[in-house]
Amino acid sequence: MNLKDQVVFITGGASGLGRALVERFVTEGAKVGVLDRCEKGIQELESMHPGRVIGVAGDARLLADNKTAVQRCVDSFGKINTLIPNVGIWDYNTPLVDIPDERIDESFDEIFHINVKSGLLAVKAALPYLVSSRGGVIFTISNAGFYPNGGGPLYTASKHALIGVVKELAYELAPYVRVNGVAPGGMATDLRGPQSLGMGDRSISSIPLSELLESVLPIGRMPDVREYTGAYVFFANHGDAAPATGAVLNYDGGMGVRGLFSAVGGKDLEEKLKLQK
Ligand SMILES: NC(=O)c1ccc[n+]([C@@H]2O[C@H](COP(=O)([O-])OP(=O)(O)OC[C@H]3O[C@@H](n4cnc5c(N)ncnc54)[C@H](O)[C@@H]3O)[C@@H](O)[C@H]2O)c1
Repeated sequence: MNLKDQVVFITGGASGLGRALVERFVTEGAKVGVLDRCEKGIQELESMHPGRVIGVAGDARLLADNKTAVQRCVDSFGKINTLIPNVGIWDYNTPLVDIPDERIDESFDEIFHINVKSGLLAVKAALPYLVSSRGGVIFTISNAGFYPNGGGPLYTASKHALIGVVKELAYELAPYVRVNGVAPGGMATDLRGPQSLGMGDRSISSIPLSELLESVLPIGRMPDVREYTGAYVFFANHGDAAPATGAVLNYDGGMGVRGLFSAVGGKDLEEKLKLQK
């Protein structure tokens, strides 16, 4: 229980990574506020963790909804130590050439609104409380914040933009608030696509992601969503992570260290070291 007496506020906490983060922070002893557009998910979380999780069903794209949810969290738990802007949608790797002319404005705006602007709005809403608590912000980024082909140009640009947001806010909010990011890789969640490209009901769970990642990741498998949560606990722990601000942790199974000819360089290590039984 590293985070006893801490309060964490998470956007997109009703599903996928956000939901795993809610569960993990509760296990770590924290109290958790959530903003998510899924009312059913919010109700489930509140009834599973009475007095430990409270939420507001609302749209992370609106400053007013961010403010309402932040206020509910502070009214219930008295403060916010860590903010995690986590909502996001994916573009299903749609290349520029395949985005119809009449959809490009709308799809760019939709992805940037949800993936980038909502993060700024969450910080704006929580800022007085974060400064008061000398707290921190942890953005959910993606391998697409560093490398191509984890999305199309809209998603990749939005996640690169978030890295800029981390750096700028780490500067602007210093010395009171630390601002960092975690860049997870692929995981089996319910990640949706843009409505403007007709992908609002498409879920990443419809893709055989686990099989696809097995051969391309140096760690040799797709991590379970819960395995990503430890990085957030690290950054939220103001004792252990006190020097960290403006940092983004690559937490993607090793995408940046894949070899040219095979993803994994050490397959025969046990044999060479005579470690096999
Ligand atoms: N799934 C992956 O492979 C993967 C990989 C790298 C990064 N990510 C990032 O992880 C984050 C979480 O995504 P996930 O994979 O857990 O997806 P998810 O769809 O399972 O969870 C996202 C949550 O955000 C909520 N949400 C979306 N738009 C919202 C809005 N406008 N207002 C309020 N709530 C909204 C959804 O209701 C949902 O509960 C995203 O930022 C995503 O880009 C995902």
